[in-house]
Formats: sequence, structure tokens, C-alpha cells
Amino acid sequence: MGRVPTPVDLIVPLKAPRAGKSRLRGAVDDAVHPALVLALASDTVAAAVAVARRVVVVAAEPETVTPLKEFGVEILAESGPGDLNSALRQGELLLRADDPAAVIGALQADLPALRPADLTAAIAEAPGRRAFVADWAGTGTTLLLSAPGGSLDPWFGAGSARAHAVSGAVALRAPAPGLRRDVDTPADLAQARDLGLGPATAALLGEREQPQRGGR
Ligand SMILES: Nc1nc2c(ncn2[C@@H]2O[C@H](COP(=O)(O)OP(=O)(O)OP(=O)(O)O)[C@@H](O)[C@H]2O)c(=O)[nH]1
Ligand SMILES: C=C(OP(=O)(O)O)C(=O)O
Repeated sequence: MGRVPTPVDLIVPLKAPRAGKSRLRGAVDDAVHPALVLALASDTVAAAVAVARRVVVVAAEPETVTPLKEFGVEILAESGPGDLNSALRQGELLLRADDPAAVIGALQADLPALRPADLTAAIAEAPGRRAFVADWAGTGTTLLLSAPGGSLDPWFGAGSARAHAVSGAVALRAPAPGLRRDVDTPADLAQARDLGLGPATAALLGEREQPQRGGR
């Protein structure tokens, strides 16, 4: 009999949509910006729940992200000063208390072209090791995975790919294009569109979901 894979629980950090993704402003009318940020997060968590056992959104303002509940995610109110790595550690504490042996992952919320197969490929390459997926530019991080039962030790922020490597995490090589294509700027959004946007972002931008996406 094959080995039963260790369950993976994911943390998705999220600012209030009106405050987040400031570098993306201008991609749509200002009044629509919060809806766009929420659509990016919706497509991200839709793929995440297809793969992970649990998905916990650690939200700076939980009341602004309640539509995400329709995907089956849990929403945890961020406590403390408002800092990405603190928010991730807060999610990690919750998940680790519930399962001392699980793999815990931190997934950015700005991945509208993410497919379940991207996540599956990254997770399959990582077993037993703390590991990360660098963004398309190679400088940021879109996914950080703990070893089973291990610490997440998040170093998100500018240059986080290098920081995660220096801290001992293994850089995963899976192409996982939708997982690497984070959306910080309008140009990133155009690149994600070329890969194939998820339904929420496509609908918001008035496009139909591209037929080549599949996997949802
Ligand atoms: N809960 C929480 N999430 C955060 C915090 N800072 C960043 N995030 C989330 O972490 C992810 C990655 O952050 P960035 O890509 O830098 O996004 P951002 O800060 O919204 O974007 P910019 O304003 O353009 O810098 C996004 O999903 C953010 O919503 C924080 O202090 N608390
Ligand atoms: C916080 C991060 O995201 P970005 O660089 O996209 O702001 C990161 O990659 O660590």
C-alpha cells in the first residue's frame, strides 16, 4: 500500500481589499479596486480549497472578506499590529494546535490564474521538507510550506525568495505557472490574463473564463 500523504493546511493572509494591492490601482476604476482585490483572492482560495484539507484566511478586517466563506474557507481575525509575517504566525498557531503533524502552508492571495494542479505539483515536490515557490520574477514568494510538524518560519516581504532560501527552505522547481504569477501591478494582471484567469477575476473584468484553463 502507498504512503498516505500528510494533510496540508493553508493560511491565506489578506488585508482589507480597499487598502490592499495599492500597486494595482489604475487597473480598474478606483471604485472597483476593492472588488478586484477580492476577486483575485476568490480565485486563489477556490483553487486552494480543491487541494488543501483546510484553508484559513487571516484577515486584517474580517467583515470585508466574508464573501470568501462561500468557498468553504475559515476566516480568522488578525490580532496585533498588522504585519504579514505576524498574521501568518497567528494562522500557524491555530493550525498547529489542531494538528501537530500537518504540513502548513502560507499562500499569497493574489494568484488569479492559480489552478489546483499548480498547488498539487508544488506540494508533491516538497514532501518532508520546508520549501517555497518563488514568484515569476524569482524575488518574491507565493507559497511557503512547512515540513510535516515543522515550523513555517515565514520571511515574506521584499526579497523573500532569497530570505526563505537563506533560512533553509528548499526552492521548488515545479513550473506551476499559475502559482508563480502573483499580481502586484496592472502589467502582472495582463500576464495572468494570458495564463487564464479564474472565474471571479474574469467576470469582474468582463471576460469569459478561458477554455484552456480546465482543472476547476
Ligand atoms: N492579514 C494581513 N495580510 C497582509 C498584510 N500585509 C500583506 N498582506 C497580504 O499578503 C499578501 C501579499 O502582500 P502584497 O503582495 O505585498 O500585497 P499588498 O500589501 O496588498 O500590496 P501593495 O499595497 O501593492 O504593496 C496579500 O494577500 C496581502 O493582502 C498584513 O499586515 N496582514
Ligand atoms: C510579500 C511578498 O509579496 P510581494 O513581493 O508580491 O509584495 C513576498 O513575495 O514576500
